[in-house]
Amino acid sequence: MASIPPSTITTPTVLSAQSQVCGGHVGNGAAVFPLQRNGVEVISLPTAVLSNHNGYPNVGSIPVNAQDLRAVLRSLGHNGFLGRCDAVLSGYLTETSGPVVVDAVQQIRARGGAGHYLCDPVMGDDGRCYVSDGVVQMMHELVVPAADIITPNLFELAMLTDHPGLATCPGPTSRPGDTATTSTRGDGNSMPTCAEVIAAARSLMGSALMGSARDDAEHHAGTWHVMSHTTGQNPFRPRASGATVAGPRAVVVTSVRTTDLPEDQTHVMTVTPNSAWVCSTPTLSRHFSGSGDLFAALLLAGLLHGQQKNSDARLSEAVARATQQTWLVLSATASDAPESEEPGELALVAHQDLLTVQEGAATRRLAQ
Ligand SMILES: Nc1ncnc2c1ncn2[C@@H]1O[C@H](COP(=O)(O)OP(=O)(O)O)[C@@H](O)[C@H]1O
Ligand SMILES: Cc1ncc(COP(=O)(O)O)c(C=O)c1O
Repeated sequence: MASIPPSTITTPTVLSAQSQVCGGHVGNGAAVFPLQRNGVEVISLPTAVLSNHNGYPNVGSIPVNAQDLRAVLRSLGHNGFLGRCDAVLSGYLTETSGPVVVDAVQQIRARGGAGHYLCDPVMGDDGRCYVSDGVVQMMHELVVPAADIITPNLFELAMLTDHPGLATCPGPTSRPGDTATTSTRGDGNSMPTCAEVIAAARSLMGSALMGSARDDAEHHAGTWHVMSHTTGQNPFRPRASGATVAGPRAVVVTSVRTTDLPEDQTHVMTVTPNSAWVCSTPTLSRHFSGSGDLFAALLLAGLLHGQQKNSDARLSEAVARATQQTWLVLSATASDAPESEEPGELALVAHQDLLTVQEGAATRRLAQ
């Protein structure tokens, strides 16, 4: 089979490594279609294969092992797919799939691809941890340090940082597919201040924080500008071959609750080495599995298509838009079946027009 010729069109390509469900919309089932609907080509890599999300009474699964995943990636590499990747998106990872995905990021970077990596460190929510100790450790030591941007919810940020003021995680309870139990230490109800969330997010930034002056506007502006396929030139400063970035350059914290933000709204806080913003929407009374996966996919699409030259402006615009689009889809889904007791699925197909709305939710710059 012939390799794919280099792209001459402005459609960016993303490798999306997430769980795959046969029915419903979590993991790649919540990310692939929204990416495609926003003009992004997707190579989807299953980190787990399940019948449906873990809110249902029955969950069937097909095992995914590291050897097969590596073989799939090898073939994708040989056939030219990986060489076209502008970014990698990851969601639910296992101890098996995590190292393979990080290797793929490094390979894409080493091949001269942009290799930007947005990681949603899926580990738990609301005081419940649903991955093993090994996954928590892997996220902490391997995956998050390799990412450019991460999108933890507040509980996951607490798990990654153990920062004073944030609720902490007790360790493993169960995996997706099992019923998660409530943690004994973090109750999901203790609330930090905005300053504590910002400090926790920055504690993950490592060398990105140290190098913030050097790395600022223009380099970051280039970071998400997909020009390489159209001009044949790489506008980004190249990374050292195989190098691991010691910490993300931006942390986008979802479902933030703090003592100093309005209680009746849902907040997304974006933290970079130099700035912090909060973006707020009304809180809906229903929860839908896959909301975080949808948000991360829409954020990545917004970053890849962003036109702002300044990196902070591009990030805040993409976050505001993704927050708005996610809220519109959740709200429309809730209106379809307001009283439903069923686990529920995001109505991505029925409300696909909302996935491309161009407005943004109200954004406020924080003092820090
Ligand atoms: N009940 C809700 N009301 C309003 N917005 C919501 C609600 N649930 C999720 N969202 C939106 O989706 C984003 C991601 O959802 P979240 O539950 O934090 O992700 P995860 O699934 O990773 O825990 C939130 O920051 C918020 O913008
Ligand atoms: C199998 C499975 N179930 C449920 C979820 C939960 O999604 P969320 O955290 O968005 O509710 C995920 C997330 O990837 C998943 O892979």
